[in-house]
Order: sequence, then structure tokens, then C-alpha cells
Amino acid sequence: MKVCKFGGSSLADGKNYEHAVNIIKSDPERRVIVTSAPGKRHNGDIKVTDLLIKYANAILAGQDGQTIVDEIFARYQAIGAYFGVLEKDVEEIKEILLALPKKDYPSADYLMAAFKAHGERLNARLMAIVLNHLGIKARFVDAKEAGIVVTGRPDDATVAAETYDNLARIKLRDDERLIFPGFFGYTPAGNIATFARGGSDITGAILARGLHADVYENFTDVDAIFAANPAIVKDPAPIKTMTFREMRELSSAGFSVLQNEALLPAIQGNVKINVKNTAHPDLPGTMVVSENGFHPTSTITGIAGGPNFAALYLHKYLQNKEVGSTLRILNILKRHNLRYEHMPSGIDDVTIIFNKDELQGDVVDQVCNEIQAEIQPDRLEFYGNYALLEVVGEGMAEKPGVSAAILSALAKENIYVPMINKGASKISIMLGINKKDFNKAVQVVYQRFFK
Ligand SMILES: Nc1ncnc2c1ncn2[C@@H]1O[C@H](COP(=O)(O)OP(=O)(O)O)[C@@H](O)[C@H]1O
Ligand SMILES: N[C@@H](CC(=O)OP(=O)(O)O)C(=O)O
Repeated sequence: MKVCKFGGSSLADGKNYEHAVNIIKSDPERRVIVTSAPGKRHNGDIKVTDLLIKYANAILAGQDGQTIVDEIFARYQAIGAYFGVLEKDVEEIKEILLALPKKDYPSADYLMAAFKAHGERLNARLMAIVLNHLGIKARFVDAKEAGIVVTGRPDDATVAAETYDNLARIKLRDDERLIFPGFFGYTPAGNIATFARGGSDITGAILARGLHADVYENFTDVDAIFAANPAIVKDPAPIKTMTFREMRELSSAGFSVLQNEALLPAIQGNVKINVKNTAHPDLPGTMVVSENGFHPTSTITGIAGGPNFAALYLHKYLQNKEVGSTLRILNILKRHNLRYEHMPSGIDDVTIIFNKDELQGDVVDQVCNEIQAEIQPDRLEFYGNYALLEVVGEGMAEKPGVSAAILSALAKENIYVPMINKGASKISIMLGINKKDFNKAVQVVYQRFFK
């Protein structure tokens, strides 16, 4: 049995939907389908999830959301109409949208989560309606009925272990497709909470593990996972096979094609992931598999990273002799609920690297003031234009000369590397660089290893 997840780009309009329907139809093993919300139809378009965020914000501001509801409903209705589904058969979608503000929510954050989740919740309903209309027996299964239980933040939830006991009770039938909405679950108190953005991939992986799928097919809008972001490197090499841990490193560092939290359920259930293009389903795509028995054929598998980082540098003479100084720094970050990405350190120095999305308002000044007062460093500097470059490959483990090859390729282009972190993981090398050099650095390292 296969679990198939279709991304927002694959369900953006009737034509894309038709590719997805044909994929479902063409293989009776594709019995569990996971939908995202309709994504962008073209450059400059807006995802339904983002329209729902606008809708939630309008309601929270005490405004009338009717115009946005009409805009959202039109997206679903147009897809239905493409298949000849009558407006009356999708009318329930509009009613559900209009009823959203009338429900009780424990807080504005939970209201926002519930609104956002309806992109996928309504799309799974629509997919079931379309498939049944085309004579393919299909049933919508809400996350509540499936038993997807989540805890944690309403916009960044974590799946609870009991979900897998609940999923074990689901009976699959040969003559029926089950259509699940991606991206959200229900808290023990019965409220909707979503995973992080891109989180329909996570639902697909949870279902693949819980329903013991042979493979988790993740359909998207590219032919494969490429060795570098195609927006930065022209025609990058497709990756045929890679390991879970390579994917985990790369997806957490910018390979947005697969949400990085989707790896854990697949690893736990040892379900291989096949990333494929909805528009070209006959191409093999990329297989993501367990590292057991995997034999790398190249030194490097992928080059990821991003330009949206910042670094806080602290120097304190004899810091290494003080017990607990790092703990005190971390406590300051904890007080501000601030997550950091990496913290390379030396005898007297520590650099703390943040994703800039974390640094809202005047939190940097507040943290610096507290570090100054409690740690009294000799130097405290903040770099707002930091980029991280992550080079990953099972093939680099215990292989001499990989860092040297990367650094000399960057040096030839006069790209300065203020930080290199190697050793925390055997299969990755992380480099801190200046934001302005980021794209060039990806291209240079790609040329060095793939051309
Ligand atoms: N290394 C990479 N290989 C393939 N795609 C990548 C890579 N890095 C970033 N991407 C981007 O990921 C996109 C697919 O992910 P996403 O937009 O989340 O898809 P979906 O809507 O199917 O969930 C591609 O269109 C591509 O722009
Ligand atoms: N629709 C949600 C979840 C998701 O997975 O979307 P997509 O498949 O378009 O990445 C989002 O936009 O974040």
C-alpha cells in the first residue's frame, strides 16, 4: 500500500488536480491520499493557506470576512467546475468557511490555527467529491476521525505517540481510497493545531508510518530533489537515492522540497520516501531510504543553506575556566523563548547563530543587555548579515580533504569564511559566510563537486 501526498503546487488548479487524479487512478496501491491546500497557480499568486491567514486576521480585527471567503471559495469551486462538479455539491465548503468565526477558540492563536488548517481540510473534502464524481470510490477522513493527536504550539505542533495506536484501528479496503487532510491534528482538548508551514509532508509521513505503507510517495512540482536549489544553480543534478539523515540535514538547511520534521515518522516506521513530480509521474524522482546498507556513490549529496541568519559573537578572556558560563547564556535565551541554530565555541569565544525569523522586535538588544550585565564579556558583537552554507553527504564520512576542497574553491572566488563547523556530524560541513556571498558560494561548491 502506498501513501500519496500531493503538495499545494500539485493541487493549485483544475489542470494540476487532474494530474493528481490520474496518478491516484493509475495504481490501486495508492489507497491513502493526503492533500495540501491549493497552492500558487503562477508567480505572484497567493496560496489558499495565506488567504486563510488574511481571513483570520480580518476576523480578529473585528472586520467582515465575506470578500475573502468569496475569494477562497472561488478557488475550490473552480477546481470542482473543471471536473464538472455542480456548485451545489461544493456549497458545503462555503458554509464551513462562513461558520469558522462562529466557533469557540481558547485564544487568537488557536483561531488562527483552525482557519489555516481549513485549506487542507476543505481540499481533502473536495478531492473526495471529485474522485466520487469521476466514479472512483473515495472517503474523506478528518484528522479527528483518524486520531491524529498533537501537543505543543498551535502553529508548530508535535504529533503525540497515541496517534499511532489510533491509526492502527483504521481499516483499509481495496475498493476505497481514504482522503486525509494534511497539516494539522487535534489537541487532547479538541482544538485544531497545525504543524509548521509546509507541514502536510509531516501528516503524510505520520500516516505512512501508522498505516504501515510500503512507500510514502510525496508528489511535488520538481522532477527530483536536486543537489542544490534550482533557484540558485541552473539545472542542478537530480539525486537518485539519499539517506534519511542526509535529507534531514538538507531539509533543515533550506531544501524546502520536504519539510524536515517529516523525516522522523518515516525513520521510525522505516518507510522509504519517493519524491516525485505530479506533472511527470513516470520519472523515478528521488528515493529517501535508511542508511542501513546504503553505499554512497559520490562524496557530496547536496549543498543547502540560506542567507537569513544572524550571529552573536562573545569573547571573554578565560571563559573556559568559568563553570556554567554557557549555561548562563542559554538561560538568557530561554527567558526570551529564543531558539538558536548552532553554537560553535572556542577557548574564550562563543558564536551563537540564529535564524533571523526568531529575532522579532527589540529582542537582540534585550538579550545583549542581559548578557552584558550577567556575563560581562570583553567583546559582544552582532552580525545581521550572516549566511549558512551546509554541505552534506554520506560519502564524506572519514574521507580526507573534503573541507580543504570546499575552502579552496571558495578562496579562489575570494569568499571569506569566518566560521566552519565540522565534526558535530560526520556527514556534513557547515560554513558561516557573508550574506552577499551566499548564492555565489553555493554555485562555486556545486561546480567543484558536480561538474
Ligand atoms: N534542492 C532542491 N531540490 C528540489 N526542489 C527544491 C530544492 N530546494 C528548494 N526546492 C524548492 O522546493 C519546491 C517544492 O517544495 P514545495 O513548494 O513545498 O512543494 P509542495 O507545494 O509540493 O509541497 C520546488 O519548487 C523548489 O523550488
Ligand atoms: N498549506 C500549508 C501546508 C503545506 O504543506 O503546504 P505545501 O504543500 O504547499 O508546502 C502551508 O502552506 O504551509
